[in-house]
Amino acid sequence: MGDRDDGGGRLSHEAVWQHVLEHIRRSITEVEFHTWFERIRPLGIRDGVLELAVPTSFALDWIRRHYAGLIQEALGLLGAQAPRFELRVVPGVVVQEDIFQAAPAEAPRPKLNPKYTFENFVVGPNNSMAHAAAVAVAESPGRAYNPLFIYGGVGLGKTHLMHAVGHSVAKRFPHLKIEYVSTETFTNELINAIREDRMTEFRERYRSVDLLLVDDVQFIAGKERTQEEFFHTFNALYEAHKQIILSSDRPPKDILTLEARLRSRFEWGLITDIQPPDLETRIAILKMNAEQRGLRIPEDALEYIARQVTSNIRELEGALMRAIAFASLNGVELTRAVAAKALSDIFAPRELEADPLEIIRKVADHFGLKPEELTGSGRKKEVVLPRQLAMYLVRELTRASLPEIGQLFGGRDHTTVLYAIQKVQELAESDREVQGLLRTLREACT
Ligand SMILES: Nc1ncnc2c1ncn2[C@@H]1O[C@H](COP(=O)(O)OP(=O)(O)OP(=O)(O)O)[C@@H](O)[C@H]1O
Repeated sequence: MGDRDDGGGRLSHEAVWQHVLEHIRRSITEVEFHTWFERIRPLGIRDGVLELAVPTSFALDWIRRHYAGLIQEALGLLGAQAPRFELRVVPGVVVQEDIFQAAPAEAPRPKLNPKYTFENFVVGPNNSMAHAAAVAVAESPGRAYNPLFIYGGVGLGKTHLMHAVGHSVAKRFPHLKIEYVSTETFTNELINAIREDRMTEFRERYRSVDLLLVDDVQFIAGKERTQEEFFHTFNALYEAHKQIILSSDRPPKDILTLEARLRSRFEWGLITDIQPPDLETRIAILKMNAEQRGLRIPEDALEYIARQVTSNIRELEGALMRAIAFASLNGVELTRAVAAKALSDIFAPRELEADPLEIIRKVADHFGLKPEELTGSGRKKEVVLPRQLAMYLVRELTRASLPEIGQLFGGRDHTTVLYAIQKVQELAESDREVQGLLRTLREACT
């Protein structure tokens, strides 16, 4: 990947830079970060050296003198052999929007994130209800379900779905007024409005919208004045048949110190949840992510990453970015082994704990065979595929080398093992039944 000049290469140096920025953001003050790092742009990676554009020679000098160690440290964390970077003055460098999307700004109003659309939302069994409800609301705001209350754990796509409704409504009904607000912002604005005697303006703002999206409404718990004000906003909108969507990390009944009248209103419409995604959905999310970045990453590498992060899609995407950055910086293709290396200091290599004999037993059990049949020399059709699957899983879930696997399977040659693994890989790419089979067996073996 490294310094290729195609879409993949271009985006992978951005992945490296994003990783560096995350590290730096944790290490310096917000003011420093904004002053010095917001306007740096990654240009590429050449021979393992990350090239960065800065806007002025003053910035170049300052960054070199004060932050070189920090940048190198971040690159080192990515496993760069000799962590190096170069600064170059490029006047008027343009900041990549997505790199700084998480940067805390001086409270500009949160806008809809352009990436959070229905098209970019992978639907799986964990979120299909919430997705369907969101689509219905987007098609006829104020009439399908009102309010729509979406709850679920951290990083599972609640905000994404809300914004998707916002985008869709904005496209279908351009005349409608849409407001997205976090409960925290709503509360802060309320406090300021009270302090500055601007309550009429505040009310007018929220009560004149057609679609109100309120994120993290659990934070309203215990805030009496905010609850009071929100109660009236809710009523005004609801009575005018305006759509309200609320997100929370828990259902209304579990939001303690929520006034009963507000809780019952939250329950008037539809309450729907988002659960953690299953493996297949996680892989699909990673695949979409990689495609959007113009990268082609082998399925088994994506699957490896998907198996490490099970309950937070934000972290799942972070793991993918880290793996992309690691591969790019070290000038290697992102294979499963490279992904494992990139993530090894974050995630304990869980799958390496499986016992090869246990895998053989589980696979044999699944097919109603004896373990000796899998390790034996029989070439009956009913045995061949299970044996190949077992070899594949031993390779994937343990540290065993090809010759060692050959030994386990009755002293076969390592090329036979390699053939079996490649065969399963091919089948898994084209045959959904084999994909399902592998998933089931994997679950059973780990
Ligand atoms: N089904 C999905 N398909 C594609 N991407 C998803 C999906 N679900 C979540 N994501 C992505 O995961 C990340 C986290 O999602 P989001 O911010 O919506 O989570 P959240 O539930 O609102 O989290 P929090 O509880 O922290 O507010 C985002 O980048 C989002 O695009």
